[in-house]
Amino acid sequence: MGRDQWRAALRNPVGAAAAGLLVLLAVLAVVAPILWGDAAEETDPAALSQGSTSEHPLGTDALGRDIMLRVLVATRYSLGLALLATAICVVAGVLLGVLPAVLGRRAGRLVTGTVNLAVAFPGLLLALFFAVIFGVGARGAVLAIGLAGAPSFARLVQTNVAAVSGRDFVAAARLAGVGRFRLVARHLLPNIGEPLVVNATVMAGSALLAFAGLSFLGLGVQPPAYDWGRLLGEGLDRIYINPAAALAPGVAVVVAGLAFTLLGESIAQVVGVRAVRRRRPPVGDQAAAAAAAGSAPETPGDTVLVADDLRVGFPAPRGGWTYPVDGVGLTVRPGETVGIVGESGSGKSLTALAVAQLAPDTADVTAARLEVAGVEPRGRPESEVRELLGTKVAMVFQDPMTSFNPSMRVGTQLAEVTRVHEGQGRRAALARAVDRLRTVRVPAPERRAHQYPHEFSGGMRQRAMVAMGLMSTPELIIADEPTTALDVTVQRQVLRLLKDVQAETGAAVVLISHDIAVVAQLCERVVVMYAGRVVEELPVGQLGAAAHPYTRALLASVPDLATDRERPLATIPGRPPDPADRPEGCAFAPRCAFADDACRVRPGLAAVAPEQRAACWHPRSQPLDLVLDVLSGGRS
Ligand SMILES: Nc1ncnc2c1ncn2[C@@H]1O[C@H](COP(=O)(O)OP(=O)(O)OP(=O)(O)O)[C@@H](O)[C@H]1O
Repeated sequence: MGRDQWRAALRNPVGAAAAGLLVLLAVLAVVAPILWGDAAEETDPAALSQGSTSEHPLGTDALGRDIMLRVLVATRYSLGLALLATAICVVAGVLLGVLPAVLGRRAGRLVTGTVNLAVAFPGLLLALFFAVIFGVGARGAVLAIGLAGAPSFARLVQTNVAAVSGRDFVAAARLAGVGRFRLVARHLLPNIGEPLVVNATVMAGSALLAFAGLSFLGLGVQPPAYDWGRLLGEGLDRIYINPAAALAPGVAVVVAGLAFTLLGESIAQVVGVRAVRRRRPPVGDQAAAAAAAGSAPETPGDTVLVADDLRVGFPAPRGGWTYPVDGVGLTVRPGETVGIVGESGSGKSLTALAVAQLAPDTADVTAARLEVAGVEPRGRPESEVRELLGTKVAMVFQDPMTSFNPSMRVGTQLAEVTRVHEGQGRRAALARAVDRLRTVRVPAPERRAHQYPHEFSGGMRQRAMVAMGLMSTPELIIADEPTTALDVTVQRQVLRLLKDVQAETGAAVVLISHDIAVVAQLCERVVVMYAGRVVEELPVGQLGAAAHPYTRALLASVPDLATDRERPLATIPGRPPDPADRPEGCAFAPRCAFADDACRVRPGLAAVAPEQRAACWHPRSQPLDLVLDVLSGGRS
């Protein structure tokens, strides 16, 4: 939590009152045993079991000891034990919570299942079970309460880790080859700290109450030691004679418990605002259909990427599998810039993630052939793939805000790549980070390297993302919608930068975009995807001779200076099919003006012109009336 958030939590009247109370209790916990420890132990045979008097405002117990002093002195023991139990709960919960992220898939599921089972078990019964196992007394009670709370804390950690794991900066760190333990310590835990702090605070309040309960039942603190729960139990025996003897420790438990809980709630309110802003969405059966349609062409040996019949499937909610990427073939030669275009949901990002070995854990990725930067990743352990691909493939994600770890300085994040892969020292790695920031024309790179991602503008963050890719010497840069979140001017700058970087390093670039005009600005070749398949591929210069009706419709929907402003923009009627509900044959047929019975059979990619292939039974041959100015707008 940042200082501003603490301040905001304390500005809230409830938060301020709770914090004030906790400070008071902390002071009492320190000074009360010193000032009144001995006096609270003094027995007075002349004043046994007295009610309220001027000398003993809350009366005395059966041995004539002053109840008020005992309640004050018990603050230290009561709070100390509750905080100790909370610490045990948090440590055990965090360990159990991050284990699934560190262990393999099966062991991880076992841990998750065990935690879920323990969460379903009533907490009080679990505490009593542990109390019996660890024995009656303060130590047993601390362990019992701490361990009984651990499963729900672990569940919270697991949920938050799962949410953060899906974010781009974790994918970027994984791509950079960051090991599992480092990933957890540097990238996952710091980003789930806020809900953990909130819940630990609330947990402290609950632990205090649980402790009072166990001591009250005689399972907690044993005489001669005493805490509020024990005093409450003793006072309750004489509640009709001296109600204050039971009320005072009871009020102390409630007030302290409330103070912890309300402070936790106030922090949650402040933190919640950010949590909502940061949230991002996720999603998908069908069996293997024809394969040949998307296969990569016979490739010359000199390639940086070859994917043949690449499929990415997810278990479908109604059983079976859905394949959002269904037999894609893709070949990229060294130094080439290839654009992948298609409407949202056509499987562009999943194709890129599968190629970079970053597909979600739940995905089933298969291919007849897959080679990335000379590495055949299939059948190798993940750590080996990371090691091999870490420096050869760079990924520039769509949203530069989520692609950076918000709790790490930009320079440190960039430096991590070379520290992990080349074992460089901190200084040398940071110096390279500054150098790469300069390369991507981030102004004042020395100062900027020490800033956090939120201190960068959107365009600058995207440049820094490109710089991260350049920390090593990548052979392939995959840029997934790198300019979508940017305004047109900055968009152009980033595209130009990618082009410059490509010219300098000779890396091949795969640019993913839903905007065919953006692709035309940067790329030499365009691959058009529709409903998880490649429907056409052609050189940018031949876009005017696009053969597939879908490619032509995409081109027609690009506005240009000659577009009549009085008329609505051209759109493609209908919607792309759901991957789970893809029609037999040509998936575009329901939206195509040229569809006929032939289209009930799935067309394979076939050559329609030199270097141009289209998956269509009725390829168009008439040249398009394109204002290629727009398409070549940025190419100069
Ligand atoms: N983790 C997942 N589980 C199930 N289905 C998924 C998952 N990720 C993506 N999909 C599905 O895969 C399909 C293709 O998604 P993908 O993100 O590759 O599309 P895209 O073409 O990149 O679209 P956009 O331009 O909107 O990012 C979508 O229908 C999506 O619902």
